[in-house]
Amino acid sequence: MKIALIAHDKKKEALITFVKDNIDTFINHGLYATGTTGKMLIEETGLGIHRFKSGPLGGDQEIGAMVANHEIDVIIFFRDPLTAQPHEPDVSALLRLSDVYDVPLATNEGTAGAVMHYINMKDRG
Ligand SMILES: O=C(CO)COP(=O)(O)O
Repeated sequence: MKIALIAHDKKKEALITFVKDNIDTFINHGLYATGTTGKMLIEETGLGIHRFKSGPLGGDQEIGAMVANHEIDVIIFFRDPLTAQPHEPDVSALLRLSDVYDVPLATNEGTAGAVMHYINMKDRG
């Protein structure tokens, strides 16, 4: 599967922990991330991850373009619901495209845990 990983700044540590906790699954999939999230994940986990631009500089839109081209299967996007984002329209656009193309998108750790079960189930065939 092709999995996109994104986290707003205050959620990056939580995403890193989540990825480390599920590294046996993530290592078997194609991974994509926005710029800073990807940089931190690569440094902290050693996983191979394709990095796009930073979110505020267009990274969410680049991942949205992949969704529109059927090139992303799952999005894990730890959003910060308490901090205004300068690129909120881009964030909304990505959420919208995930609905247009019916791509599972987890915006918090609870849903991401459920999505991992889904991925592991698919992996088992
Ligand atoms: O802002 C983001 C998502 O909206 C994430 O971007 P970075 O991974 O570059 O911080």
